[in-house]
Amino acid sequence: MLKCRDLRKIYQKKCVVDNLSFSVKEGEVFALLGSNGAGKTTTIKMILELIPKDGGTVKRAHGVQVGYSPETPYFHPFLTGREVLGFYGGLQGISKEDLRREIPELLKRAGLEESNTKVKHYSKGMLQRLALAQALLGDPKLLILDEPTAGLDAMGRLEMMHTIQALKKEGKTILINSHILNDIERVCDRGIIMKKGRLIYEWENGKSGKSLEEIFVEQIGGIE
Ligand SMILES: Nc1ncnc2c1ncn2[C@@H]1O[C@H](COP(=O)(O)OP(=O)(O)OP(=O)(O)O)[C@@H](O)[C@H]1O
Repeated sequence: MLKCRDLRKIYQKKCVVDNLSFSVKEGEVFALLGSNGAGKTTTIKMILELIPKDGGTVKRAHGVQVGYSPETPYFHPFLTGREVLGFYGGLQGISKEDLRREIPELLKRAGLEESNTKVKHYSKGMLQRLALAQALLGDPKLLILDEPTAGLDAMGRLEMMHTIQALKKEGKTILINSHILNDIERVCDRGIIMKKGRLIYEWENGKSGKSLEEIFVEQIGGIE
């Protein structure tokens, strides 16, 4: 579904993503792991072509659309969730007719269907759920979720994890970047641990007898 080969990014002469290669198979939930500054968000931005690469290739399966939920979602504060989805759907070129069908479904899935509240009054949980709904516009096969549980309380995180599990069951392929190893272990099939831009460990859920946290600490050498 997604193949990254020898990805490289240099910022101010510093190599922040260094010859990074990994593949995500169809139907998988795949994790990008690593300490702060390891290069995860930069990798995601290169996959999405939001920033230029300094080397390497990104290949997506033919015709596959991508939905993206950013690390810190920002929407126009004076719009309601419904209006935000209408705006982004329009930017994507989705027809008005399709949006009339899609938006209520997405709002329902995000638990925001009753809400005429403007985004400026949204809680963090509501914002993250709206960001996911936005990523699902147009029913993309591949989802890239950058820290989808950032700032959420325990219930919010649980709900987000259930949603991700449901999306996997529906056949979505999901690339997820998160620091919350328990969450990752709950929903992800495989992943990679990055350190200083490099791949240092390929993780497969349940393969070794160790928890992801144990593996992470072993590999990273404690939280940096
Ligand atoms: N626009 C930029 N200009 C210069 N340096 C940058 C830029 N964006 C990121 N970096 C640097 O690149 C490195 C990797 O950053 P990145 O945001 O990809 O890490 P991350 O693994 O996503 O971290 P976090 O978990 O904290 O979000 C860091 O050292 C960061 O300071």
